Amino acid sequence: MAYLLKGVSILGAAPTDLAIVDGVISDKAPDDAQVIDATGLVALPGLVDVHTHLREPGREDAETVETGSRAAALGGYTAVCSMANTSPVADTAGVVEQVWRLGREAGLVDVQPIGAVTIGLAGKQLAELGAMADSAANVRIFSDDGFCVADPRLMRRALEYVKAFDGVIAQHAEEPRLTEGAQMHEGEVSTRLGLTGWPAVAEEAIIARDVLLAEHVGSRLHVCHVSTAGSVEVLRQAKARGVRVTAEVTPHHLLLTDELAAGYDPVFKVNPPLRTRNDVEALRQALLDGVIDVVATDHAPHAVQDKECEWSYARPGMLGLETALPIVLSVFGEKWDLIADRMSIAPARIAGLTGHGGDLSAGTPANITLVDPSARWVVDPAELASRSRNTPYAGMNLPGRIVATFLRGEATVLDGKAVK
Ligand SMILES: NC(=O)N[C@@H](CC(=O)O)C(=O)O
Ligand SMILES: [Zn+2]
Ligand SMILES: [Zn+2]
Repeated sequence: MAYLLKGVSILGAAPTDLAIVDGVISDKAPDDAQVIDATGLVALPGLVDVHTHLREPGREDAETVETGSRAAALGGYTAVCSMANTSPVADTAGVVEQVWRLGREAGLVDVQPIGAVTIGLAGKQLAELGAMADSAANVRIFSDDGFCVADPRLMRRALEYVKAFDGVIAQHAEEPRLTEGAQMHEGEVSTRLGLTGWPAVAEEAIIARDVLLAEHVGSRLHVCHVSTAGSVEVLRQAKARGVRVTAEVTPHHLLLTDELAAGYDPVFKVNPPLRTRNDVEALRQALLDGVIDVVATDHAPHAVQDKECEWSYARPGMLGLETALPIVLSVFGEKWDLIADRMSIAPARIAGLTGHGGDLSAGTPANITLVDPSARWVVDPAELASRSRNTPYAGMNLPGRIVATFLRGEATVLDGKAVK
């Protein structure tokens, strides 16, 4: 199927026509192309998420590769990197290939598996990184996300190992000895509520250590879900010294604060925890400056029984795929070049996903997101495509509707609805 997007604004530029033919962007559409009136709509390179939890294998009651892929497509994504904390853990070539195949079968986004750094995420022995890299899944990002690779010697070995194939270690920066029993950000609010705190320094200390390790061995480090002003300063200094480090921030850390814990609604429980207004401001500035490279969702679906319970028993994590672009739009406004870079171009580069994060010029793969920036919508958890309901944005009125998403020229979303 060929498409002609009539009157579309590419990254906010003056309206033009954009044709999609045989999976690539073209100057000219054939006569039988399906015409889409794109007046007032903005085309972006398909969004890329370097941090998604799809829960399959093991917790298909919370999300599957297919339901998560559909949520991603509806959120404007054409590629997602799936985290390794499944059951079994994605720590072998067999498991990463299984996830990769399920993604291909669903056919809604490119699912790029992330491999575990250590066997069973236990932090004791390196997993078979080379075999995962050589597998059909072609793994390049490795992470024990959910847990920190706390042992500095193991972290050093992992960084050294992936250097051979230009891999990257994505660290969940949390010094476990400083967060034992932690329930929320350590600060005024935690003191008032009587909940055990997760101090900012638990994140900052690991990032400081890891940038030094990455510098020492000359390897690539990626820092997951940066959440504090202090972390931004550590990253700023490391980047100024030329350390090969990249970093992500989540939409929720760009918008929400620890005050939300006051209602004890576990939908706001997440790791790292929601921080203070000062941290939120520093994260926004860091994304603008480029000290933080990308927005990543950390889409973390959880079943009802794991979320709708007492705060201290609830699992940390919140949905993100279907609301990420609207949240970023509401925080930064229509800064399309910034949005395209931080949500598509830079994430595709970090993940090594050639074919994504393009410039929408003729001849490039037609991975495209079509957004209506003027349409507003109210988040209704029941209407989300994710199998889980744990969105922190329920009832919020957000700008920006994803009208269509194209994966290599095939529509995965049309008229705001998933095609399959
Ligand atoms: N972010 C979270 O609070 N939870 C994530 C794990 C993680 O990203 O650390 C999950 O898998 O549920
Ligand atoms: Zn994490
Ligand atoms: Zn995560």
